Amino acid sequence: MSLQLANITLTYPDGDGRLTALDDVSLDVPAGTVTAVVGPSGSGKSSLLAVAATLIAPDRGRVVLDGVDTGGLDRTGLSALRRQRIGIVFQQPNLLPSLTAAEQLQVMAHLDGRSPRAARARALELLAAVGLPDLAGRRPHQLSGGQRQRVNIARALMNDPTVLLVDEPTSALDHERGAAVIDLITGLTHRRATATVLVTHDRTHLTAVDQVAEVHDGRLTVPART
Ligand SMILES: Nc1ncnc2c1ncn2[C@@H]1O[C@H](COP(=O)(O)OP(=O)(O)OP(=O)(O)O)[C@@H](O)[C@H]1O
Repeated sequence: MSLQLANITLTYPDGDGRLTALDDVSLDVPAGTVTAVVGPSGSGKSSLLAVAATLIAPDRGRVVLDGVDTGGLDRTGLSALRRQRIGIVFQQPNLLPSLTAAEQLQVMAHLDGRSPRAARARALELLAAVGLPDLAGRRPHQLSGGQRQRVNIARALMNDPTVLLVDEPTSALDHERGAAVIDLITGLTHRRATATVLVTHDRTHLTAVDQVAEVHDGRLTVPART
């Protein structure tokens, strides 16, 4: 159970030419570990996450998930893989305003064909795991920013993903709540043995993660930790 990016190059159309967003990027994320990806704005962090999520196909290189080379899959195979193995936490929670916290999660299970009763039980279990055991009946406007982000994280875990991809989860939170969310993500990663990639601007949270990768102009390095 792991995520491997091997020699990924990604370009976008740019006027008459191409802009290189990722330049021969390789990264290994073992199961049960968090890799933080840091770097300046425009350095390629979101592009890396989108490639890892198999939402964008790279020009070159391989994305290998739990030993499966995703380059060999067609669209149907890729969407099944995303549904079954990948959890994505976007920067903004994007919760549906009319649904309760539990229902936000149950919708995911419905898409996956689970019984309503099993989906409800799983939703409640995950809301408890993210520290919201008593707020299952609240709608988004009745939750704080930090609580909404926790619902967002719990939702990404509904399909029991082996890979968890998290984009700037603390950007809307103050320092203390941001640190609590990073602790939550690290704890869940270790307990559930997911291979987690966490894009963040905030270097103050990095002590909690297992590996830090830096991106500059599309090139990734993993500096030795002191
Ligand atoms: N769809 C696109 N078409 C063309 N260029 C793009 C596209 N998406 C991103 N880029 C360019 O690719 C480079 C990397 O962008 P990316 O969004 O991956 O950076 P980032 O590190 O996530 O930035 P930020 O921290 O500001 O979100 C940038 O130069 C950006 O302008």
